[in-house]
Amino acid sequence: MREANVFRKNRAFYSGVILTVVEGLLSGCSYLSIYMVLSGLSEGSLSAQRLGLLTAFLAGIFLIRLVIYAAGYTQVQLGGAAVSKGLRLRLGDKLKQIPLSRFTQGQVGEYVNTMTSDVGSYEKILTHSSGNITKNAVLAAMLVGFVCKVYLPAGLILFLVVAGLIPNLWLSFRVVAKYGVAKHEVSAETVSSIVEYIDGIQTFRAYHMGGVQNQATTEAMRRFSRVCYLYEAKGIPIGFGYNILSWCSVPAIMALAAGPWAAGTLSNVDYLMVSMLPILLTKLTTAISIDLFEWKHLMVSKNNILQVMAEPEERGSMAPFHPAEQNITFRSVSFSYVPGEPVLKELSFTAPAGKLTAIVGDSGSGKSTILNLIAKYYEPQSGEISIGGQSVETVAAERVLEQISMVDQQVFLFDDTVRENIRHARPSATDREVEAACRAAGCDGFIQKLEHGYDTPIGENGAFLSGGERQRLSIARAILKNSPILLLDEATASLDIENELAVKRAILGLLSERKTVVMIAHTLSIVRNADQILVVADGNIAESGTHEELLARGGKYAAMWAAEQRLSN
Ligand SMILES: Nc1ncnc2c1ncn2[C@@H]1O[C@H](COP(=O)(O)OP(=O)(O)OP(=O)(O)O)[C@@H](O)[C@H]1O
Repeated sequence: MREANVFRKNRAFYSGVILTVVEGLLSGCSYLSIYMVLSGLSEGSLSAQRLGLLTAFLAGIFLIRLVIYAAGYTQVQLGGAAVSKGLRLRLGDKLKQIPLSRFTQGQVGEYVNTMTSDVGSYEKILTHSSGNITKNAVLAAMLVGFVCKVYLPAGLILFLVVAGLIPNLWLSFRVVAKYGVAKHEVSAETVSSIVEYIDGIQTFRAYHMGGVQNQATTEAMRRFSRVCYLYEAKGIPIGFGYNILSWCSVPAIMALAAGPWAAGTLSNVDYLMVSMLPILLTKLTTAISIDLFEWKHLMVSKNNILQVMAEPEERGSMAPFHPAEQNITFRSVSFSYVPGEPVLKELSFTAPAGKLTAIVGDSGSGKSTILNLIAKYYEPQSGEISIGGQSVETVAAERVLEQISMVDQQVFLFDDTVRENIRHARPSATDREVEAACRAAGCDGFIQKLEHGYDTPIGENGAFLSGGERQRLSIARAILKNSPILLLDEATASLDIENELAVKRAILGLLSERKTVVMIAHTLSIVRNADQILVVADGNIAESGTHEELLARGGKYAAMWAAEQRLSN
């Protein structure tokens, strides 16, 4: 993605900067009129009428500046906010294209940091620093030019003060390069740690690991405060040193200009001006150096945004993908999340179209991984996955997912009403269709009992609902989406008996639709009637067949079945 596209400024922003510069120029005119008043007073040529005119001019300039300042400030704020909104939307789109395998705990912190803090910092450059730097630079140039005209040696000293900004900034930028980048990295770690802390707040509380006892979060914050301290401690002396040197220009010019003043070649007013204006210039250059220091730091944020934008995207064609048949085939598929730790090893099977294939196996044997690969959440390292005989390797994940409804253990619900949460599955669905899907999923009953029925907000990630209710809502979504392939992770183990039965009933309703279903079963009773049962062990298919065939075989499945029967009796 080209930088120009991502950071493109808008007209509001540019007009705001121009207005800020105009306001700066006008403030220079105020000093000019004061100079004229002082000259008139000193030469005795100032009439009451001229004084009135100059005062009116000063007041007029002040009012115009006020209006221009307000307009410029508003425009810059609006322009900057629009640019950062665009940036966040672009980043949001980009995140959708990044392979899921990139979303590790640490990386999530980086992304959160970029979407919030980096974009916020970049917005700050636009809304605060850019206008101020331009305005102060223009004012400083006017001021040096004016002093040069009045008394050239003083002007040259002021020119040196401005030139002193170069080594000052060079040193400051070195600090930013070293500590600013480190600050960003530690900040991302801190965000990750805080996200983890908030996500796991229940567990932390249960094990009394909150507050300072949470080592990881506390350590991350300690590192962050240390790097912030170093950043300021190394940066401040540079600015402070420059400040002292630039302030030295004031007595130096006073001493230098004293000679020509005593000789009568420099008027009283000119002496006053060349002695006072350096004070103003020093303030301007200090402001410029602080803003540029910030600017450079905020460029670190800009680089981080560009880095996210440059991340490799998922491969695959966005051309429509409508295989005639919906059978799913794995051919010698190998996959590992972590290099060198294979989860699936040359695994092969076919889930026939319109049939129910159940996957069973020990915890951690790779069942969910199989579903994740079908949905293209991850790409296999070798082998081929095909749907209807067509390899999905060259098809975009979005296109593959159009063919799939997925009900997995981690139900994600938006902070919205029940109705809108279901409708996400098919945005064009009518209210009636949403409600029909909920009836089929067995959740109509509890929804009707909510305060506003289908229009009840369910809180962040459905926090106001029970585990079983959340599961049934996700089944309703799958019913509404009505895709030809259904991937199902039966997760009833953690539910109470009533919810478990309700979810199982909803699942059986889904299965009756005779789609191509691949279902992970944690309880074997639910898959007795599956057309095919795959037993996954050690990254491969250890056994496959119908319930009866596998029992007759007397292998792993038969042992699992016997164990479950013992438990339920
Ligand atoms: N995102 C991940 N990063 C690294 N390793 C992972 C990741 N997800 C799963 N694993 C590992 O891959 C292996 C298979 O995990 P998977 O979730 O597929 O097992 P499963 O059979 O579905 O387990 P369960 O029945 O407990 O849900 C496990 O060893 C697990 O620790």
